[in-house]
This record gives sequence, structure tokens and C-alpha cells, in this order.
Amino acid sequence: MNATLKSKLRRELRARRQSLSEDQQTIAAKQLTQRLIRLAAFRHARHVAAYIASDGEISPAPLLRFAKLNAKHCYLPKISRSATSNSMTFYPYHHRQALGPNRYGIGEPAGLRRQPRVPRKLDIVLLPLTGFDKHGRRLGMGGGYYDRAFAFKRTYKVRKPIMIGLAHQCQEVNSLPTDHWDIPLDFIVTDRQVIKVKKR
Ligand SMILES: Nc1nc2c(c(=O)[nH]1)N(C=O)[C@@H](CNc1ccc(C(=O)N[C@@H](CCC(=O)O)C(=O)O)cc1)CN2
Ligand SMILES: Nc1ncnc2c1ncn2[C@@H]1O[C@H](COP(=O)(O)OP(=O)(O)OP(=O)(O)O)[C@@H](O)[C@H]1O
Repeated sequence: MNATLKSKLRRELRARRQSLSEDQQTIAAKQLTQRLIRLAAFRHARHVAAYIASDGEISPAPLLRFAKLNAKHCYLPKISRSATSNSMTFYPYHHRQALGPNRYGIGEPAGLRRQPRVPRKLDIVLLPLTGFDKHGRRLGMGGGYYDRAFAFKRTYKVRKPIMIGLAHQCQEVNSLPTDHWDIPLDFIVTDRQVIKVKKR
């Protein structure tokens, strides 16, 4: 039931972000950066995970440059497929890091010489949203990668990492369906606003 609804919404919301022009994307990414760098959660973070934008997603690239200049350690997700599950690992994103496309065509660290960082040792995770509502519910790309990698946050009720969903303002919807495995967000930041999610 939820799955059909989620996939219909996903199609609609992906079309919305894909229709933004290059200029709109550039401006949105800068505005997003300005909002994020004011957040205490970001200022205090030493280990920051983000992503390489694809499919019209709002880009954390200018934020990553700022984070690097401020001596923060940055990480990018890399996905892998095994016989039993699809998982995601976070690798350091350093200067001149080689990137290669994953099976969805998204850039991810390639030619790895460094060790990944375990998810619970990240301070903040900036994750891409396909959709969100004002209550802080999220819709991802449907792979369940973030839900699985951070399922420990639901199980152990730990504070870290702080989960911050990033999206274009045009990806807001009135209400989203939720499933029990959806990991809760702490903040949603768009080019226009910061939502601090209330604990449920
Ligand atoms: N930039 C970025 N990196 C990321 C993610 C992401 O959402 N954005 N991921 C976050 O998980 C992981 C990759 N997950 C993905 C999962 C599904 C599809 C995808 O395109 N799936 C279907 C459509 C699904 C649907 O509409 O129901 C497709 O192949 O077209 C892409 C990425 C890791 N890296
Ligand atoms: N903790 C988990 N353990 C096992 N399977 C899970 C877990 N969390 C989610 N899944 C599976 O992942 C699939 C995708 O879930 P959903 O549609 O909510 O993805 P999403 O939140 O949009 O994706 P993402 O987390 O990659 O952004 C579901 O079929 C679900 O069964």
C-alpha cells in the first residue's frame, strides 16, 4: 500500500527537481550552504558525511568546500551489493579523490586507499531527500540504503550521528506516508528554510 504511494510520489518529485535550471541549482546550493553553516550541529561537527548530487538533487558541493577549508573530515557513500543485501559504506573524501559512477550513475569514491568510517562515528550525515513534509518525514530514492545503514539509531536511541535531510524547497509535500523502518531526521534544510524536527 505505502510502497505504491511512495513510488508514485517519487516519480512526481523527481520530475520537479529535474526541471530546475542550472542557474536555479547553483543559487539553491549556495543558499543551502548559508543556512547549514549557521547550524550549531554543523559548526560543532568534525566528521561530516554528504553525497555527490545527481538527478537534480540539491548539491552539497559548496558546503563540502567550506567544510574542508574548516578542517572537517568529509565522507561520501559507496554502495555495494552482496548476495543477501545492498549496503552503503562511508569513505573519506579528500583532495583529488577519484570518483567513479556506481550502478545508478552517481559519483562515489573509487580506487580506495583509506579505511571507511563506521556510521556511528560520524557526527552529522547530510542525506539527499526526494520529498519531505513539515513534520520532518522523508522520502528517499527507494533503495532503503540510509534506512539500513542508520537503523541502529532507531534501535539504540542514540543522539549521533545527527541526521540532516537536504532538499529543494519545491520537494515539500503536505504529508508523507511512513513505514516503521524509516529513520527519523533531526533537521531538514532547504534553500529556503530550516526545519527542526520534533521528537516523536
Ligand atoms: N546522490 C546520491 N547518492 C546516493 C544516494 C542518493 O539518493 N543520492 N543513495 C540513497 O539511497 C544511495 C544510492 N541509492 C539509490 C537508490 C535508487 C536509485 C534509483 O534511481 N532507483 C530507481 C528508481 C526508484 C523509484 O523511483 O522507485 C531507478 O533505477 O530509476 C538511485 C540511487 C547512495 N548514494
Ligand atoms: N532496517 C532495514 N532492514 C531491512 N530492510 C530495510 C530496512 N529499512 C528499509 N528496508 C527496506 O528498504 C526498502 C526501501 O524503503 P523505502 O521505500 O522507505 O526507501 P527510502 O527511505 O526511500 O530509501 P533511502 O533510505 O535509500 O533513502 C523497503 O523495501 C524496506 O523493506
